Amino acid sequence: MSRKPHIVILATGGTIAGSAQSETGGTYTSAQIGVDDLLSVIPEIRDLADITGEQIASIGSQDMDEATWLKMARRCNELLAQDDVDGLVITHGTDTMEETAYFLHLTVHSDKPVVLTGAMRPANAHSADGPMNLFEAVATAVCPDSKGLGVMVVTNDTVFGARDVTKSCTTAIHTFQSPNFGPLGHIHAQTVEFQRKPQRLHTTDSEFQVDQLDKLPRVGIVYAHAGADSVLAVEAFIAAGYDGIVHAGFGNGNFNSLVGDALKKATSQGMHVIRASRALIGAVTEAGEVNDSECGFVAAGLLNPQKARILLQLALTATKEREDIRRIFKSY
Ligand SMILES: NC(=O)C[C@H](N)C(=O)O
Repeated sequence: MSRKPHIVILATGGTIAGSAQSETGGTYTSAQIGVDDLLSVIPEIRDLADITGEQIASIGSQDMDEATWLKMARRCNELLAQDDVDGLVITHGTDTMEETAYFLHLTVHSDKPVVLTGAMRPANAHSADGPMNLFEAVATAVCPDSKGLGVMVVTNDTVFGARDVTKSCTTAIHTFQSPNFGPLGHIHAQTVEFQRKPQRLHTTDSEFQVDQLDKLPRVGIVYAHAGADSVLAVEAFIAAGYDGIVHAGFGNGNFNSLVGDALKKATSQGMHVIRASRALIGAVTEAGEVNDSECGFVAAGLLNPQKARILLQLALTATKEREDIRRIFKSY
């Protein structure tokens, strides 16, 4: 490529664009600063790439919703189809960054890099982490080795795959971790070095098309705890006409008998139930204490409950067959 790479930054808000009353901490408000101001503090970013910015939303990511995901997927696909766009960087709040990343991982159909980044400290804090994270996100987006790896999250000198990454700490700048597999790569002095590639299907191999959709199937999450009486929550989802439930179960996707009976009732009424786990590490496997085929459930594997929810929503845009949903959970 003789010209500099062209990276489009899609800004959505978050703490990276947040502003605090005090530069040393305390209360702050997300999404106060526009994309041009974010870029203005890191002029060196323009040595890496030609940058254009678009403000796609201005929210704390706790307010991220499906309408915005669908809008983002459409805009990403439009931009990446252009010959003069080489990759995208999305600035995003950290609370739901892993969910947006996984949603785009399955709905953006391009092998050009898409990198999400954010920050744990507001833009005007001392030692704000946002500017370096944004710089390194662009460095990752222009790195030739990033092509074909699906959607990535870059923070704290580290590159994570969308499927594996999770926000693990409430406040620390090293909050993003991939507890099962570790990062895809690291960044040092603008150089990105990858150690591994995502194996499961994504982006160009994904069967999910959302460009024509204005909403997604309704899937709720029910969280297990000792002595759970989550029957009420399951019944509420059934009564509200939800399409599916992800159960964030104990250990290997277990539930007590009360909740198990309610979940079986849900599948008998045509709802889809995914068995995920509230545990941080390891897969929910089919051969455990629950007989999935007898109960009509599908095991989430290594997806955490919030990502299993997204995969079920997308699966239900393509099929209502349990065996097909099972195949999808083994492939994506
Ligand atoms: N660190 C952050 O970005 C948290 C913020 N609540 C957000 O997700 O927008």
